[in-house]
Amino acid sequence: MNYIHDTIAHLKQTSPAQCEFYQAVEEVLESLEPILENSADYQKNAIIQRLVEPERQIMFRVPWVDDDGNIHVNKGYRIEFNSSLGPYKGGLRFHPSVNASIIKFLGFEQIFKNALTGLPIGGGKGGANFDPKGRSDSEIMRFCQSFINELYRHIGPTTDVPAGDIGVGAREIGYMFGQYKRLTGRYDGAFTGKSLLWGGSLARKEATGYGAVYFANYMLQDNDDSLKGKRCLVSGAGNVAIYAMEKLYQLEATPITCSDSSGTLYHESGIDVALVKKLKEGARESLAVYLETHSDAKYIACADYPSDGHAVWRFVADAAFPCATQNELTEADARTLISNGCILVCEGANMPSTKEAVDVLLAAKIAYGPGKAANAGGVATSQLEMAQNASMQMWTFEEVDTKLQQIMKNIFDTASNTAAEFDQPGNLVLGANIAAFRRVADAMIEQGVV
Ligand SMILES: NC(=O)C1=CN([C@@H]2O[C@H](COP(=O)(O)OP(=O)(O)OC[C@H]3O[C@@H](n4cnc5c(N)ncnc54)[C@H](O)[C@@H]3O)[C@@H](O)[C@H]2O)C=CC1
Ligand SMILES: O=C(O)CCC(=O)C(=O)O
Repeated sequence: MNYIHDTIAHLKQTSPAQCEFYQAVEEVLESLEPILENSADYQKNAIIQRLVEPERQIMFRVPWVDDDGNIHVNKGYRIEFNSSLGPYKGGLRFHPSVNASIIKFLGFEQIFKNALTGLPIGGGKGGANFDPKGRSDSEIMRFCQSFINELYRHIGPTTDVPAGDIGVGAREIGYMFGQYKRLTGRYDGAFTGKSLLWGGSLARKEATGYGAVYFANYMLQDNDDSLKGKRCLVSGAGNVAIYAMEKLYQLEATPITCSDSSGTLYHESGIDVALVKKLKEGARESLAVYLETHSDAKYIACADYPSDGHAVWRFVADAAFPCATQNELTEADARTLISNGCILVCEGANMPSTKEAVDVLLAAKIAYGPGKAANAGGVATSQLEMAQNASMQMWTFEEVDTKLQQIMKNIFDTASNTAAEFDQPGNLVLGANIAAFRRVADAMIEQGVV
């Protein structure tokens, strides 16, 4: 275990104050113990030391003008973490909490997630500490254009292909692509998550949420069970949460909660997903407005959350789908879920469970699908979008969805078989980390010290 301590100590010295990044690295390194112990090759090639240092970190100024003529300056980032398996691939996050630590943890996770898909994509991530909340369409457009005024020179269909994440959806991708096209004179697949009118893929919008629910069902089927009839807790009310809830209904399960940054919605008879979609994808309103249509639902404002966790996880249910943000499910939440009889936690978000929560879930031996495996359907479908762009084709929704289901099944089987190979059956954290690491590390060795 010395290498974990040494690596984290080195990171603390060379990349100070990046606690989310250390958390992501530590989780992966802990899983790798059984494989690193027996491989002189990985040690001789300094794979860990090379893996934790991004190939390139781009940080830049994003100046923009608001509707009243005031000038603002934000920080922009793109971390090109690892290209051993293909062009850097990963989303852009616009949220006031964005900093180097957040983007590095996301980029690091993306390396392994992308490896698990079995597709030729490397890992990267980017974003800005910009708060889109309350901004007009014109302000969003000017911000996106300014962001691309710098980023355009670093991206392209065979180098680095950004997509959406928190605060970045089809509207923002449209404005960024428009500016990329204007600056480069190229009409190519430098972004995914594009509009269906001009190069997007059917089922990309749905893919992360649908994929996480497929993954959950594969976990349950492995125990001769399924999602049918299960009551489910979902957090978030954005892209991932909405399509996770939609797929849960299609598989005859019932989502009874969702949440946004102001509070948690609980609807005993089941969340009205069409209404949430209308509120969030259309008018961009608070979930509190839901009560105007459904007076039997409850809305718990953030100020009334338990001090040691999140309101969502305190409701009694069979399964939990964290789909909002990192570290949103605490140790206390994990304990509550288990004592309330929850048998499955499947992560739509990236690193939504704290390290202590993960330890509780693994110790309880419930079905636990870590984010880098369970939410890989989004980036996998982005790669399908790249394949369609490169071949100038557009596949049907059914074709893309069938491929997505197959990819999620392969990821589940790979993680599950690898966990069994290392004598920890059911531990998908260990299985996913080792399987992904082997693919990336072996590619790095074959490509030499670069
Ligand atoms: N969009 C995608 O294809 C993928 C997204 N993810 C992850 O899924 C999660 C959700 O992303 P999206 O649904 O795309 O974003 P989104 O912007 O569409 O929705 C995010 C949701 O989470 C809530 N949220 C965000 N930050 C919060 C905070 N600090 N506290 C409480 N609530 C907060 C927002 O209110 C919103 O309801 C993120 O962790 C993201 O990294 C993972 C894989 C792919
Ligand atoms: O579709 C993509 O390229 C990015 C998806 C993403 O950001 C993620 O998997 O966290």
